Amino acid sequence: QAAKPHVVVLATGGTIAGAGASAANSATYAAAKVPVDKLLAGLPELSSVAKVSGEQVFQIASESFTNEHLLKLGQRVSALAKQEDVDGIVITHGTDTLEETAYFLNLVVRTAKPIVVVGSMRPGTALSADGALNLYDAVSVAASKDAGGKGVLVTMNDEIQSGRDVSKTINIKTEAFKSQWGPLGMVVEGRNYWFRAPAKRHTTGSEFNIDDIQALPAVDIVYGYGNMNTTGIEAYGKAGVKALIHAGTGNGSVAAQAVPALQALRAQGVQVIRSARVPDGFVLRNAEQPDDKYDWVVAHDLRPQKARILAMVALTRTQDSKELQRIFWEY
Ligand SMILES: NC(=O)CC[C@H](N)C(=O)O
Repeated sequence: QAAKPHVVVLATGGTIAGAGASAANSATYAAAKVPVDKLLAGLPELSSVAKVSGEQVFQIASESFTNEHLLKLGQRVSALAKQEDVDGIVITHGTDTLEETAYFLNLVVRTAKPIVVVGSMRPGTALSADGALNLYDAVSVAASKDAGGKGVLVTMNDEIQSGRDVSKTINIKTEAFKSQWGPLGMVVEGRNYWFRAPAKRHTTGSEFNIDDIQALPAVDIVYGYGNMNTTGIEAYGKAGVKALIHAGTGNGSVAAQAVPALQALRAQGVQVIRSARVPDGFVLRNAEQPDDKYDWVVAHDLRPQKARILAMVALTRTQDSKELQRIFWEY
């Protein structure tokens, strides 16, 4: 019998490592408590799909992820992916910013080996906990040759999602991770079933490489709403932000009173990136605002938090707004 693929599980915390006081606590519990060895020991079924080893990288709730965490995790994933004795990598992660980390890795880790990010909506101590099955699914995907070259993936709720496209869409319920473009496949009883592949550039097709990135520039987000003011825009400008993501209303629309403040920022050299607070759809260039005239960039279909990730990565290579827009179309 052939040796099973070797999958490394990098643990970072979150609810998948959470523990509550009672089995009835599905929402009230402490995240990032259970160490990776205990998580893996509690799931002996993993040995039927892969040889699994665990590494505790962080033990945090994912809302506290910083750029330093992203870089450290990315560097570790990249190093492991280069090891001949590693076939796939799973990252356990809190669900709140899981989509940001997955997209970051998708952009900067140059490997065709499967990388799967996974979390859970309920702690392992809860009735109908979802972490064990999600982790089993993640390892089965990371161990599968078919999962290679599809970019960084996310397995939650029986589905295999593209790390680029997926977002957390509800803060209770286990069917939390969705993409407007649909999942790539499904996992049933450890078997992977594929139906589509990502169209955007990623991993081996990316022009970015974590091995060349030492630091990420400051990119922040302002939110659009009725009675919008310019306090946040001006404060970020003063703080020396390199790009500002505007999470606009509707099709990335910008309040009339906010336009001059954003133009002033652009005149200072700050990139202005129009995204939308609406969960689905995409922002069209020169619709709602004259992007060509203002030299602004549109975020295409990326949610504001994902636009922030791409802007940071892109700005490590270019300060040119045309190049930045090309990157937003391609990734
Ligand atoms: N379901 C979760 O993982 C949320 C727990 C926590 N807020 C985190 O993101 O890590």
